[in-house]
Amino acid sequence: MTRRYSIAAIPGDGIGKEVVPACLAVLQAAAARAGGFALEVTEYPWGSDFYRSTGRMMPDDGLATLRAHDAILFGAVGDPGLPDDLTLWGLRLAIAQGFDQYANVRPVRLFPGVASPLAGVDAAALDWVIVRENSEGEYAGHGGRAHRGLPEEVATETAIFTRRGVERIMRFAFRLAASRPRKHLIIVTKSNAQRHGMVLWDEIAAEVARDFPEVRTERVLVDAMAARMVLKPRSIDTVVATNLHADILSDLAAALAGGLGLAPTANLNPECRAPSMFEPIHGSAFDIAGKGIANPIGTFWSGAMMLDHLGEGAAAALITEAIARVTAAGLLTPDLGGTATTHAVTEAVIAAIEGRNA
Ligand SMILES: NC(=O)c1ccc[n+]([C@@H]2O[C@H](COP(=O)([O-])OP(=O)(O)OC[C@H]3O[C@@H](n4cnc5c(N)ncnc54)[C@H](O)[C@@H]3O)[C@@H](O)[C@H]2O)c1
Ligand SMILES: O=C(O)C[C@@H](O)C(=O)O
Ligand SMILES: [K+]
Ligand SMILES: [Mn+2]
Repeated sequence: MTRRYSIAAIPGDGIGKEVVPACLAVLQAAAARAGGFALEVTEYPWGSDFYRSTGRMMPDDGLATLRAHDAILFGAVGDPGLPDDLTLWGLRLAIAQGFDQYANVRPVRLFPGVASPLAGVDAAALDWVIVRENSEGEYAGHGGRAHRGLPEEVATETAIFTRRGVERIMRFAFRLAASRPRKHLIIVTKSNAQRHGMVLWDEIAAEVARDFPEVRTERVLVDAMAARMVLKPRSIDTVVATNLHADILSDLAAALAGGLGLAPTANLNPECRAPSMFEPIHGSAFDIAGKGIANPIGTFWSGAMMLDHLGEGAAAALITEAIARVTAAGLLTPDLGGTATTHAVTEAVIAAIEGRNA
C-alpha cells in the first residue's frame, strides 16, 4: 500500500518563492523514483504579500491549518518594505515556537565541486552538525521598550533559559552526537561573561553528559568557537549552542562550506506532537530575488531532511546523492562561482534522481 504524506508548502517571500517550487519538483521526482509513497502537497501563500492584503503574515487559524499536515516545507520570510521583526515573528517564529520545534538541526558538509574559502579543506574536514536551541534563549521575545523617542528611552531583550528547555536540547544533542561515528560534542556557551543563563547551560550539560559516557565533550566559548571553525575545522563534529549563538555560527559554517545557498535546516518537534518544519537556513535574499539565480540546493537538502524525518530515508538519499553529482559536474549557481540558473540546477538534480545522467 502506498504511504501518503500530507505536506504544507510555505514559499514565503523573495527567493523562497523560487526555491520552494523547485524543491517540490525534486521531492516528487524522488518519490516517483523511490516508490512506495506519495506526497500530497498543499501550498499556502502566506508571508509579506499576504500581510499587505490581510494585515497578517498568516491567518489567525494558521497553526490549526498546519497541524493537519505531516510536515512543513518552508522558504523564507523578509521583505524590504516591512520590518524584519514583524515578518520573522509573524511567520517563521510563529510556527517554530507555536509548534515547539525546539531542536533546530543544521548539518554542514562540503559537496564535491564546491570550494571552501578555507585553503586545503576537503569533505572529510567539514562534516558537522550544529544543534540550535530553537524555542527560548535570546529568542524568547522577553523584553520591551519604554519612553519611546525620549532621551530616557530604554529597551530590554532578556534571554530566557529554563531547566526544561536546556535539558531537552542537551539530551537531543547528546543523542545525535552518540549516533555519529566520532561521538564528539562541543557545548558552546559564553559562561565567562553571561554568568546566569550560560552557567545553567554548562551545569545541565555536565548533568546530561553522565547519561552519555560514550560521548566525548568539550566546552568552548562562542568567540573561540568562531575562530576554531576557521582554524581547526577537522576538530569539530557535533555542536550544541543557544538560539542566537547557533544562528550566527551556522551562517559561518555555511559560508565555510561554500555559501548560504547550500545549507539546510530542520526545525524539529522531536516527540512529534506537532509537525516539524524544513527550510534552507538563508533568508529571502532581496538582492537576488526575482532573478532566477537563487541556489536551490539548501532547500533540496532540507527536503531530503524532511523525507528522512518521515521515514523515507532511501528517497532522501536519492536527493543528497543527486545534489553531489550535480555539484561535482560543476553545474553551479552564481553564488558558487558558476553561471547556472535555479531552473538548470533543478532540472539537473531531477535528471540525476531519475538516473538519466548517470
Ligand atoms: N528563516 C528565514 O526565513 C530567514 C533567514 C534569514 C534571514 N531572513 C530574512 O531575510 C531577509 C534578508 O536577510 P539577510 O540578507 O540577512 O540574509 P539572506 O540569507 O537573505 O541573504 C544574505 C546573502 O546571502 C545570499 N544568499 C542567501 N541565500 C542564497 C541562495 N539560496 N542563493 C544565492 N545566494 C543566496 C543573498 O543573496 C545575500 O547576499 C531579512 O528580512 C531577514 O530577516 C529570514
Ligand atoms: O534567526 C532566525 O530565526 C532567522 C534566520 O536567521 C534563521 O536562521 O532562520
Ligand atoms: K529560511
Ligand atoms: Mn540565521
